[in-house]
Amino acid sequence: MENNSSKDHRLSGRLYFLKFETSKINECLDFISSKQLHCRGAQHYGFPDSDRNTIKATGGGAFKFADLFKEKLGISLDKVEEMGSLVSGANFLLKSVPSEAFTYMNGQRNYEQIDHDDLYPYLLVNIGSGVSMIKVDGDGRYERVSGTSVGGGTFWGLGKLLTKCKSFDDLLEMSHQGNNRMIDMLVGDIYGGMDYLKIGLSSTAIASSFGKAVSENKELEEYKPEDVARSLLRMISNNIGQIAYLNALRFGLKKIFFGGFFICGHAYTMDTISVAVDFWSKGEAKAMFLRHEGFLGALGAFMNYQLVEEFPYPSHLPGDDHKKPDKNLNDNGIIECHVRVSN
Ligand SMILES: Nc1ncnc2c1ncn2[C@@H]1O[C@H](COP(=O)(O)OP(=O)(O)OP(=O)(O)O)[C@@H](O)[C@H]1O
Ligand SMILES: CC(C)(CO)[C@@H](O)C(=O)NCCC(=O)O
Repeated sequence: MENNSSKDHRLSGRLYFLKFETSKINECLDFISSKQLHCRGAQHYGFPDSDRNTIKATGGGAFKFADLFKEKLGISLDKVEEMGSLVSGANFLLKSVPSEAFTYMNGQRNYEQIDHDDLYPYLLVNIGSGVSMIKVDGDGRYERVSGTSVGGGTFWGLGKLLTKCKSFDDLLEMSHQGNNRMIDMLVGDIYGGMDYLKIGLSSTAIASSFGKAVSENKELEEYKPEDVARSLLRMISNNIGQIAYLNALRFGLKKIFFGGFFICGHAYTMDTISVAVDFWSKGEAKAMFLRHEGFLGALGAFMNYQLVEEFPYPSHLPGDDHKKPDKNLNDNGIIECHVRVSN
């Protein structure tokens, strides 16, 4: 965080977010080292000596890479619990960052005005490698109510094996070009082109993901990788949307916020999740997405410093038309921020 603060540890500046794949951890360490990021912050603001060589970190990486950080950069990772960090990060974004949450339907983002008095309870669905579903009742009040191992890692892992793609972005791009009907079995394939309206299924609904591969007697190479990628993305997004909705129903939650890097602003992923929630809830619940979806844990760990106040910009800006993000925010993940830190 850049600083233009006075002595009482009032920090103003920008939060910048960067991501590195786990396999590129050394690139991450080199980056921190080249920018001397580990030498800023606590050192300058009169923090106790014990805090000077410590940074907050969360998730599995805070455990897995603790020794590496110590060895390469000489800093200790102060581990902040993962679910609590996700919740603090989400609460911060929802309460303090204007135009953070949006619904996605028919290719369009509609930014939501979040009413602070009516935020809780909500379901937070974090789609990383695996998926955690957390019922949030307030600041620091939450329970992880469900999860599924069929998540972003499943999409990336199966996609890599089935399409031989080299990067996650290639896989996503492929899914964008593909047609899932080439490999998914639709209701119409089973019912001779007819809808099955008595149970609410149109002929174009997926009856069985990847089901066509059973009867077609084709080898994997005979399917277009784009179509495989599309079916895979739809299968996983649909499944997560459905489990999320069932958990929302279980606890009577009307709002479901989706975060985690799996989404990474990808239109088709958000569309599929939105349609799944809409379909299963018969329009009762809505899927909402977050502009800083992949950084909830990091933000929450940052909040774990003794921040006594945070107020990026007023949430209710006059003239905000709820369709566009606020002009003070740009889409590369920077948040303008003022915080007061106590030590
Ligand atoms: N450029 C990318 N490279 C690799 N994966 C990406 C990329 N962009 C998005 N993803 C998706 O993000 C997922 C990882 O998300 P994230 O970093 O939020 O989770 P994680 O912290 O590794 O997992 P967990 O929350 O289960 O601990 C990958 O499995 C993949 O589906
Ligand atoms: C194990 C974690 C919490 C690590 O972030 C995540 O990958 C996850 O929620 N996986 C799903 C595990 C399950 O609930 O089946």
